[in-house]
Amino acid sequence: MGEEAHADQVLPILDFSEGLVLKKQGTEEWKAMNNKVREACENYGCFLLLVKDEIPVNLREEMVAAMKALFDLPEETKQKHTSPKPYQSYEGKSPVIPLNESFGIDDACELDAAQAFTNLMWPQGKPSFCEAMKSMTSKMMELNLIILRMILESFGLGDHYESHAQNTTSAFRFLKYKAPPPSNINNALGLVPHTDKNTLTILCQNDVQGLEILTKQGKWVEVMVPKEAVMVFVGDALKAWSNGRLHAVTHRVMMSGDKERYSYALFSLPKEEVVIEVPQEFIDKEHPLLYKPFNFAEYFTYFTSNTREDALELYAGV
Ligand SMILES: O=C(O)CCC(=O)C(=O)O
Ligand SMILES: [Fe+2]
Repeated sequence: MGEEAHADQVLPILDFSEGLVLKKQGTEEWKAMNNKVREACENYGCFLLLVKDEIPVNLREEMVAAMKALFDLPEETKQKHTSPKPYQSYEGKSPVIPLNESFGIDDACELDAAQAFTNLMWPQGKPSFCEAMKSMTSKMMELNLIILRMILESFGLGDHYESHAQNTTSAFRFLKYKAPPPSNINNALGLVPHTDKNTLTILCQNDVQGLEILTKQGKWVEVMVPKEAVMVFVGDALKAWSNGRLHAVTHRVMMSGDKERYSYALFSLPKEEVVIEVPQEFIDKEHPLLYKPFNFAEYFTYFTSNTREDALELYAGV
């Protein structure tokens, strides 16, 4: 593996077990956890989170079974899922990442989003898929907002939470990665290196590993995601709002072995009209302003037109 290493030695694994997060807000235990979450986001831009109480294992299993049925649909059915917005259609067979197929779904937590998507894919109905998607997206969104609240409280900016939450919408993505061909059985590119552009991402996967992160020291490391854990990523929108205090980590997927990887992600992001502006509390002598106020939707359009990895600095850097 040369320069690469396993990230499980370095990446924090946090545990919200026994309903810590839901039941103990405001306690010393809750405050200590907030600090751990913030520190992980500052130092790594991501962390592993054990969620056996928040997202039951049987729901995760149902979700993967539902996704297998989705990706097994005929190509012409999958291609019915289209959108003028980038990353919101069915995509597959890209020459750059031929192992990858994905579906993006806008406003995934709206009441009828799961129903509308299910109806498009299975006009005759598929209640098991619809139910799994509905409960999973709402649990992932709830978790996403809890983590946002924890980060804000840890910075002493808890009073910003309500307006953040009101200004937040979501997108969802289903991803499948085929096993690499025998000619390229080790380390075939599954997903290109990128930072997430949104606020916070919660990523779940089946038991096929492949996720890698680029550390601040410039080393690619594999992340071994435990069965009951999800990955949490800071995106560009939150990095910018925090005046660069939080890190948005570059990550990619590399496929090896003979099994298919399934993953799904819930992205929280600012609503279309929202302008991201660094709060005064983040600006001082040691932390001069790094980002001009910018509209998130315009930034996203800018990124999709050039896909440069330094898009945030180019677009909004002071
Ligand atoms: O499939 C994965 O594990 C990574 C997905 C991802 O990084 C993304 O969709 O932004
Ligand atoms: Fe990502």
